[in-house]
Amino acid sequence: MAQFDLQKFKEIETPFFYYDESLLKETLKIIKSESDKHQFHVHYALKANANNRILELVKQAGLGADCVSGNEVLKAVELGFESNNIAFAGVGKSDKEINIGLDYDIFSFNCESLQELIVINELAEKRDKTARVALRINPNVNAKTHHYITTGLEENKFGINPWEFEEVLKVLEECNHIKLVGLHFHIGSQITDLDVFKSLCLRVNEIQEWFISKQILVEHINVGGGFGIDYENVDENPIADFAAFFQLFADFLEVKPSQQVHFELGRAVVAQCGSLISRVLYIKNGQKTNFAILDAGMTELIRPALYQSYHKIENITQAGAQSSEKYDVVGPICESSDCFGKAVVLPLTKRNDLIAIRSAGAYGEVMSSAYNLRDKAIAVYSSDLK
Ligand SMILES: Cc1ncc(COP(=O)(O)O)c(C=O)c1O
Ligand SMILES: N[C@@H](CCCC[NH3+])C(=O)O
Repeated sequence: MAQFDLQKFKEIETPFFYYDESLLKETLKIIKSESDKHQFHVHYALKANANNRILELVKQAGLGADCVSGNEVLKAVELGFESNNIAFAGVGKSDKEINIGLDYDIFSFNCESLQELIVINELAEKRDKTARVALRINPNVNAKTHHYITTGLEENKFGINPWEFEEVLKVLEECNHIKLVGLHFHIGSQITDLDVFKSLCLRVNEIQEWFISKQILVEHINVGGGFGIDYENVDENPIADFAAFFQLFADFLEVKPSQQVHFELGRAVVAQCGSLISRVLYIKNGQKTNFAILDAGMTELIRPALYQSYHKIENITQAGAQSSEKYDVVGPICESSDCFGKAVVLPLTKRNDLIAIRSAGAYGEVMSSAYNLRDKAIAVYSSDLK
């Protein structure tokens, strides 16, 4: 079990997100050193956690930003990310959002359709600018992850399909306000099987060869994010194996001289540094099971309800206690899917015990909602508790 400062936690109103900044800094240091070995460029995907204090540490570590909305672009700029280090993906960018990217001359619009190319070109022309564009390509590679977070299959809405390439090139010839700078791929999230990334590399190589056969050699290849974390063994594996991850791309991606390789990592950067800390409100004995009813719910962490995801649950008040019980750990929200785990083995648990739901640093706070008119859970940082 992680070292939580129980005495300090007891004084804080629950539920709250707790961020271990030392772990985040250590993770960032490893990402930077392992990617630098291969001269790879890493952008942090703000969608995973757009908390200012987290972003500040990410920026200090020298990562760029990967954004998926106009507001994320504005946030990245506001927090001091260089605009030439900001990528902007998204299957449905509005005109307003495209104009934000144009105003800041961002590194690249990762363009997801032929139709979007035409709109970017028109809007750039109106501003007398040239937009830097990477084509987001749907490579039809199976990410072998939950189907809700798979993005690179033909049936998914993301990216441009290979059968559209000829037409894209024709359209690009007419687009005088677009500079084609890259090819972009992102096949899904929480990918733990490195072989999947090998398949991606081989597919990218084929696609790049097609473009080269048409005399198009782009400045950069962006292979997206998606690297998964160990939700089960949080304390044993707090930092994903970035050395193996980047090495795989170095081994299998055919990079042409002068070409840059970019990544967009979200979850693997921030997931393990965050925990959702909650208090037990009631222990209720049901017909078949005991319920531990928490003051946190799907409004703070929707992943279990949305993807049936596993998050490790710990009773930090009773850590080390001998006797144990099984509980369905649930939230207070008026939905039966508001459940963090079924038949979870915990020490004998009582009202007011503090519960940590681990690996909540990614897609936790950012996906929270005010459903049932809930208050927003605050964020607490390790350095503030010293
Ligand atoms: C285009 C794009 N880039 C990067 C990411 C970050 O993914 P992850 O948090 O899995 O690294 C996502 C989310 O899946 C995405 O859609
Ligand atoms: N929100 C998802 C990941 C989606 C990533 C964005 N394309 C999760 O919690 O796992």
